Amino acid sequence: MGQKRGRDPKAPAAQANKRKKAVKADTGSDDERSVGVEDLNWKEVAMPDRMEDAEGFFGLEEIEGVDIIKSGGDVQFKAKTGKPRKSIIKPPSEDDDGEEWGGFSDEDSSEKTPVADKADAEKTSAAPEVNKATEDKKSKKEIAKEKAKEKKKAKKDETKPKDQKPKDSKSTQDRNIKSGISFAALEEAEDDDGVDVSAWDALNLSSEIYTALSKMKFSQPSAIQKAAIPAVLDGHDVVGKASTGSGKTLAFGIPIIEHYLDQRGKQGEKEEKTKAPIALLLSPTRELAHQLARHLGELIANSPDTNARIALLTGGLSIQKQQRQLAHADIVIGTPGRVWEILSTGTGLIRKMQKIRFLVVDEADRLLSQGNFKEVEDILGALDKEQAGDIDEMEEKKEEEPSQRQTLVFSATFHKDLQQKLAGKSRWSGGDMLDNKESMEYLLKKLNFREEKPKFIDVNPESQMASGLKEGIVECPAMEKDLYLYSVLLYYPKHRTIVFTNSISAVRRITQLLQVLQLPVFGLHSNMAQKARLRSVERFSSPTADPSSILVATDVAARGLDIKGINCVIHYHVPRAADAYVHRSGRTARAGESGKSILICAPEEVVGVARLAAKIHAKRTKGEDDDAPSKKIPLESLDIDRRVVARLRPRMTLAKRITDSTIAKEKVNTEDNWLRAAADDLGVEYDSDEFDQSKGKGRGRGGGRERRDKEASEMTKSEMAGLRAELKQQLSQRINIGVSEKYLTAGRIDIDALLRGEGNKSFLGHLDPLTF
Ligand SMILES: Nc1ncnc2c1ncn2[C@@H]1O[C@H](COP(=O)(O)OP(=O)(O)OP(=O)(O)O)[C@@H](O)[C@H]1O
Repeated sequence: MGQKRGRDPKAPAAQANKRKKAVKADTGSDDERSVGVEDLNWKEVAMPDRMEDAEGFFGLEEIEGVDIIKSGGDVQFKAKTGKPRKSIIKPPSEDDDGEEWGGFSDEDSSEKTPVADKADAEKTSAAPEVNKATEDKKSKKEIAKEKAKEKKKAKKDETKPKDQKPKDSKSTQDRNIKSGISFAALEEAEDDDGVDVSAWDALNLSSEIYTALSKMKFSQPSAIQKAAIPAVLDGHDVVGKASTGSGKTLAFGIPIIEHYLDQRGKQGEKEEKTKAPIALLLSPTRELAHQLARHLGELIANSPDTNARIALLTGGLSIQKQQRQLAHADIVIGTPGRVWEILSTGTGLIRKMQKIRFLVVDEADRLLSQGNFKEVEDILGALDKEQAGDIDEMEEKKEEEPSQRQTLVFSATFHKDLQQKLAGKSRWSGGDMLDNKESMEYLLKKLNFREEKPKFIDVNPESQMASGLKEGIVECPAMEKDLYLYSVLLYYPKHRTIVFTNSISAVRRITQLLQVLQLPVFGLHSNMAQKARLRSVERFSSPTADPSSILVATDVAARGLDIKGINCVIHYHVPRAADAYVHRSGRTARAGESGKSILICAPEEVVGVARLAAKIHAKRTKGEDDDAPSKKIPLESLDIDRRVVARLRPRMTLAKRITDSTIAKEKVNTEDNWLRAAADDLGVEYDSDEFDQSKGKGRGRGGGRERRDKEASEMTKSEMAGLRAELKQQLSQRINIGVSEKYLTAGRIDIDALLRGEGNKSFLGHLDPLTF
């Protein structure tokens, strides 16, 4: 019989002890000897692709052909009679953790990082010749050591990779496309040529990094990279503030890899057991942690002979696997909850982590302000515990070097929750954002910087918005936002667009509505299972996706998501805080590209929007001698042609009726199932008509909506089919905005162009494009 085990994150140490005990007590012949749970060759259980919420089951493993032996409190395992012992035990190779470096997904090896792939590929090819591989490794380490020594001297004279033909650039690229779980898949397949990276000269980086930058086609550093990299390399604590999509990840990532390269020789001599990670990177969300790992993984994969290993510690994935990753990691990336869960249960892990050279707090304002804060505090407290550790620890510490930890804090914004935490201790600035001084005061209080005064680098103090971003506003009646959203989407065909809403139910409804209108749309919100979330982003960002793809999302997608080729961000709901507007808009116009951010606004929302815009653009709109922000909204007003709105209304009415009915039916079914189950529990008969009648007696708020829902849910199949047929017929025609036979015959329009399908194919006739 096959055996399954769930992974109990809370008892790894106990399991390990049990295992030791079990193995020790064993004295039978080789094939009879029993083994502990950790020695079994567990196989991961594949999850069904369409399982809606499988998070609790990720990491479930099974094994076949074993008998269970219980002895007192201990559980041991033996191969079934007639089977050799080796059929159930883990292969003995020291490298058997190769599968652990799958990194980004527990169950799909195709989702590995470039780092993982690189390491795995090397392991696979080296497996039959372990000794030779070790020798090779040694010689590589020696070479690396020599390189490290000569590096500083030789840097300037080295041939820059601009002239190199990177050997494996194409294959690395291909691997990335295959292995990227989502947005990385958007990378285009490129040719083998690297780019000229001489613009990075002043940063005095190692040749490995230059090669990687060349392969990644990063011809010059961004402003934050130019300013922050030297400061970090010089050993400073750094607080970095730069607009969205400006390359903050590599601003701290490059110095970390530089340090790894520098230390590689020394680390190589150390036993794996005593090896400690060099950096801990904290991120507020799982998606961002995965993205950080991918981004740094890409840098490592493109750096010759660089095998820095990343452990990714996030929720939703196997904790034991992450614990094992951590044992060999050079760089640890994670969300605070899971990082703390692992550190606080593992033996000696905190002591190991105290040796890190870099602590990175990414998206600092969010990380230090939301639900993560307690765990962040715990982690920071544990890292700083070394001065007040127990006596044994203190003895050991005496022989070790003093802490060299640099703290690096990055974000595009510092928002009002930080302000609230400072309440009473600092001047109220009257806005959602903190000014630099207030941010620094807060960070100094919360983080134990090495230096008294960390370097505050704000590369674009005049604006937090990307320079290539255009901001616009569409005013419309509150009840017609759907119609105006649809109009804007049709105005911009072949634009990859994210539509942000303030609620999960709005994401669900708008996604369905746009689907009914036959647009290529995907939804993303936090009630979706992690796997479904990643699938949505993957489909939206895939290079083979429709270029007009739309992602409808809550603010779960507002921060950090780096999806190439997003042309437009639409705020269906006005964001609740200024920082959300900055981060949402920052999903477009990244890395020097251009993009549009459009607010769809009801008249009653305009005042709030004006306030929001004034906060964000305060510095830009202030007059030289004027302290008050300008009243003018720095957003361009976009005029949607009334004819367009009028012609789209019929199809929108049909689409809404279909969507409302579908949603109402789903709701009724869910309610019905719930009531039936409750009636079953109570042992009473459930009569839905009786229940509906008693419900109808109630008066007051919600009654109208309930009645509408009920009516919508009662639409018959044939009525629904009729609506769908009518809509289909309408969608099959272009929206005619003024072409009549008279014009056609009078030669007032270019029939050839029309027949060639030039211009916006949704419309028939001339349409003035929106002003930006
Ligand atoms: N020097 C560079 N040249 C060109 N592209 C770069 C460079 N550095 C980074 N990039 C690219 O720019 C994009 C944005 O980088 P990154 O995600 O680090 O931005 P960010 O500043 O952290 O943004 P956010 O604040 O939204 O998280 C990435 O796709 C990255 O690969």
